[in-house]
Amino acid sequence: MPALSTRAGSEIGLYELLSVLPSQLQPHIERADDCSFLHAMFGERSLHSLVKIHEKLQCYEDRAPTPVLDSAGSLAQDLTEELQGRSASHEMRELVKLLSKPHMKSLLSVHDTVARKSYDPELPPLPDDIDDEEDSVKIIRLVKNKEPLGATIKKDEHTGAIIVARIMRGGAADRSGLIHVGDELKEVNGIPVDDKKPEEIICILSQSQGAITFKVVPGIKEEAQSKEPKIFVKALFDYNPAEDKAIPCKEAGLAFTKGDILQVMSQDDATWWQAKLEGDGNTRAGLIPSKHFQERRFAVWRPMTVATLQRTPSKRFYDETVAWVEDIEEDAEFASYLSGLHIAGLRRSFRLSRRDKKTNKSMYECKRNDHYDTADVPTYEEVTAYRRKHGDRHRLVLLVGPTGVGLNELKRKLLISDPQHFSVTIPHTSRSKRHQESDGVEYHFISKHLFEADIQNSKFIEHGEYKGNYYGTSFDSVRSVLSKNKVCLLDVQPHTLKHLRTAEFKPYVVFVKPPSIERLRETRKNAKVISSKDDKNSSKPFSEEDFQEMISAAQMMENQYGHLFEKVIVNDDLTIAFNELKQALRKVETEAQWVPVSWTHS
Ligand SMILES: Nc1ncnc2c1ncn2[C@@H]1O[C@H](COP(=O)(O)OP(=O)(O)OP(=O)(O)O)[C@@H](O)[C@H]1O
Repeated sequence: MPALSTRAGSEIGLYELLSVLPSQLQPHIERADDCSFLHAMFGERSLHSLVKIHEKLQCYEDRAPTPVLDSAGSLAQDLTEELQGRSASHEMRELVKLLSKPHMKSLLSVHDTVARKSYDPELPPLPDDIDDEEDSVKIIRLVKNKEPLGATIKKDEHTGAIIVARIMRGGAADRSGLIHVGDELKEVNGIPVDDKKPEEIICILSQSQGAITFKVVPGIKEEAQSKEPKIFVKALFDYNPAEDKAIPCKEAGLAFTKGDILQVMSQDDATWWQAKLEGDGNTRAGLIPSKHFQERRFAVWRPMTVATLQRTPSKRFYDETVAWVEDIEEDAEFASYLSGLHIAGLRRSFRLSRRDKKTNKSMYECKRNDHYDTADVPTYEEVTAYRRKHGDRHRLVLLVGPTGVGLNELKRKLLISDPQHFSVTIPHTSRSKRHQESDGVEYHFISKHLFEADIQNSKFIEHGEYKGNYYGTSFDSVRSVLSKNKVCLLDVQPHTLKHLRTAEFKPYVVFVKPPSIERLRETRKNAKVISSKDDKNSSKPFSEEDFQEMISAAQMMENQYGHLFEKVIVNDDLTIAFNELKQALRKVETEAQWVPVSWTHS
């Protein structure tokens, strides 16, 4: 077989191109089936003959010959008749024989058609007595390969007719443009389907290969040719159609996991949308439960889930019994790493210890309705691609994770790595200023009265009380960091996320997760955790109970707030976790991200 490159210098004919195509395409074809299909198609004799004719005709293209006459066929006929009556020479007899050959007659007929430029087929005239009531029937021929047709059918409950229920966007049926929702299926490959159940028809279809002929009565309402919609949603739950009893056709379903971006192709059906996975090469849409339908299902499932969670022992202490811990010792330790940098926002004050259930009781305020809101049913969130423009404020970086997992450590490493770029907030307190402290450096010192007024006015993201004094992180302290064109790092309790997920802050939420308990034991051998047990907030080595609580609290957070996390980092090896975080934050600044649509509306 000639290779394309061996004919350098001369023009490569279409015919030769055809013969080398299969071998040239081979490296790009994965499936053996596709490969043999291409070989068969390009090797087809009639195709080669056509190409040969095409090549020959091309020689005449430049000369643009015009037909001498457009009735060569009848001229040949007349000539034959005239010559037949005579006692003719050998040459004449040969000419008569030649002109009588069917191939010659066909050739001359084609010549005349081309010369007359009358290419449209002649249709028989419409009969005068057409019954307006009679259904017009369409015969459709589709060539089916291994790909499913991308259509579902149902039996009309009243008429018993088999109706096309849905056409999957981008599927074979959709691409053909010939079958529409509402069409009534009469026959498949000559087999009448009126008396068949949809499952039986599906069986006939799945067993058919190659050309399939459908006889359909077009639906009254032609499906509106809508343009491909550009609605993108972020999936806030995992979905597996194989496990969904409600889906009308499991094979047509699209599986996805929490955080996947889906392009919704059709919302015509109130219960089952059609969607594609963004970035996936597949052009065919699959069925996914609609937002409304999924919300209704979650509403039924939720009470059971919550009941299960509440039986989990550590749940009682999660979010509720949290304590304010002000750790001077730790501040001093951080200061030695960060000389010249004021790092009040780094103190453990906002990472609220949940270890000592006796002493933690009264310390931290969080409104009951700030807990996981059972009305917020995580299904889909409409998103759009957002890229931070030069000069725009940075996205707020929120770190979430169970106590002791290493949020501070990661925050501290980021600050050290680039103190000009990263920063933390300065908290407020109502306690009196110590002599070595300055207002607006370690804390913003305000009166108890003002603090209470600010609480009333919802100025705080989080606030708590410790030894009769208030402490809190205000929204304005975040604004202050962002206005300096710095990346603000903030670790928060996950229930505050919903107050921070605004167009103003466009938060990027990183969940820091503990590794397995075995790895915690290994990696945290020399680590210290703050204990509020004796009310002195001293550091102590991690206990087995600390590890277990860390893991179960992480699990709880992921279950309840996982849909809000944009990045999950397992803090196993600290250096690896830090590099992963740094890389993720770099991407946030330089690459487009999917964010809720509402964040980009001005
Ligand atoms: N990957 C790691 N390997 C070993 N030690 C770690 C790792 N990550 C954090 N640590 C250590 O674990 C201890 C607790 O970390 P850190 O204070 O950062 O946790 P935290 O999430 O801020 O906890 P809290 O909310 O209780 O303040 C520290 O001594 C820290 O150095």
